[in-house]
Amino acid sequence: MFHILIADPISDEGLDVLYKAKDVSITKETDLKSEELEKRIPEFDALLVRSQTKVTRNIIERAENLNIIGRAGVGVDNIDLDAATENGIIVVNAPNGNTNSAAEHTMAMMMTLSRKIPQAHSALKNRKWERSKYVGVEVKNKTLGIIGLGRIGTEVAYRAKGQRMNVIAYDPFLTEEKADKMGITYGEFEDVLSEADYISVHTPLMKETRHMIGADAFRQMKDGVHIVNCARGGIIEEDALYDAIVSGKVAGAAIDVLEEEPFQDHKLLELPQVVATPHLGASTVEAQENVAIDVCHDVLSHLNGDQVKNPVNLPSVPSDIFSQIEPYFNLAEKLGMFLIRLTDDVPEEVNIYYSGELSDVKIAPITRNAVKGLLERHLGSRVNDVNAQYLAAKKDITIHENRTSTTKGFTNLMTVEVKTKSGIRSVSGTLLNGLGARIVRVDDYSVDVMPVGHLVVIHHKDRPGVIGKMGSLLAEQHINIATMQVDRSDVGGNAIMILSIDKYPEQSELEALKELEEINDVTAVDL
Ligand SMILES: NC(=O)c1ccc[n+]([C@@H]2O[C@H](COP(=O)([O-])OP(=O)(O)OC[C@H]3O[C@@H](n4cnc5c(N)ncnc54)[C@H](O)[C@@H]3O)[C@@H](O)[C@H]2O)c1
Ligand SMILES: O=C(O)CC[C@@H](O)C(=O)O
Repeated sequence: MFHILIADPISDEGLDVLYKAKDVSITKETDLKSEELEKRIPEFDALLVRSQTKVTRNIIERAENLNIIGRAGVGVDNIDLDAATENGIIVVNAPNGNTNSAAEHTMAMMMTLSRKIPQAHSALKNRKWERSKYVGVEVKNKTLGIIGLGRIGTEVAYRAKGQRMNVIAYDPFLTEEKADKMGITYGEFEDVLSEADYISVHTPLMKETRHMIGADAFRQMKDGVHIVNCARGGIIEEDALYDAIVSGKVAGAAIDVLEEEPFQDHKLLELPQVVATPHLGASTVEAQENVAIDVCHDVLSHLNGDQVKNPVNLPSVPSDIFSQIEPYFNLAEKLGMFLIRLTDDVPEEVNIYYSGELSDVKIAPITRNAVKGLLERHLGSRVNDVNAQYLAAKKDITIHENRTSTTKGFTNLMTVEVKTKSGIRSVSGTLLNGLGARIVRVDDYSVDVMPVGHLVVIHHKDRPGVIGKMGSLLAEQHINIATMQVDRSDVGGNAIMILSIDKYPEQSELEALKELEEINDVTAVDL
């Protein structure tokens, strides 16, 4: 049974996806204070929020059973992503469902700002007929400067063109060619500031964008510029905006978001030139249904062990590529688990070699599984593909991926190699068409071992009778051998034996095997 906490109001259409699912229990607590959430969070496998609940490091670190945080919306600035990644918790969002609503809200705010509709409306409601006081300006032929031309910025650009505005945009990913195709002007940040009559920000709130519009940016703007922020509070520095409005530099501002929310009492709200809404950009029936449905599907997929569509702290893999590489995930993890059992010292460097068919597929997700396998021995089950790479880096283990053409006769071959202070150890595996995964090489020995169940890896001297002695000893301990693989370096030299047995051996049973004089070492590996 999976326990899911809904901590913010989320559309019932989305929640229906969860209500209809098997083995899911849903708790709706949309008024929890931060301290209460900290106390309750250990009960839950999944947490669903919108923008209101702040998912802090404290909450995440107490969330011992949490697998996934779902954000019904785009911005994830209310979730401590680093803490989630470090703790192996995947964060998913719903980036597409509210684009249209946010773009429409931006246009509504721009128009309302230009025509002073809220101010005139309030006056009239107070029975004041003040026609001369509320003279506006047209947007036609004015220049709209867009900062952040992503999903919403792009939709705003098209709508502004529909209003016959000129559009200039700055986005690190925007090229002149793309701007030409859209019929807008490509600009640097400073060009947008100096050329626009209206400036609308549409970036995420991140370290790099926090306060990107401050006193210096206002100085570069035209006198009488209009400002719109329907993205995130904090992109615009609020004190600087206040001063720019009071000084007359900025004619007016339309604000859907502020740095501290919920906001009721803010000095910007006292200014008659400011029109504001309480973070309503995504508040339409359609957007809320869309984001809730999207995020609930992803939460359910993840809990059921399937791929999610909109991961935030894990690169997303298109489904056709995913189906091509997914069969290798298990092989990669098993190779990592196998190899680390043979390695007593801490790995300092890991090299993963991909050959044959594997040399031209997307390998990063396969690597994550190999690293997960390598770390599980020491870090336990909390290692997963979300935090494997982070945890490796934290332990100063460097990971290198290599594509090679050496297939050694296999159509696909993957080798995991670790360097430790006592040397290099490696293991190779392949997926055999129709037969599944095989370990085909351990260091310099060739073998053919299914990476499942209880294995015993024995390094021994190549002498007559060793196999017999080993068999008799195991028989005395009532341990049945299912399969056996043997290889040697040269006649009478070193050799390896990998047994697959029917139960995990006791330490004393392994010690008994080590007593044989031909045996160099014995390692049990449970896969
Ligand atoms: N008011 C609301 O209710 C509401 C609703 C939806 C989204 N939002 C917010 O709107 C914003 C945009 O959402 P989106 O879905 O379009 O996101 P998006 O990721 O599609 O677009 C963001 C764009 O900003 C660009 N960008 C990043 N750093 C930049 C920088 N320093 N300068 C210029 N551009 C930069 C990115 O390249 C990207 O193209 C986000 O902050 C989101 O949280 C608000
Ligand atoms: O939850 C909301 O309504 C706000 C959503 C919006 O800010 C977003 O980033 O998607």
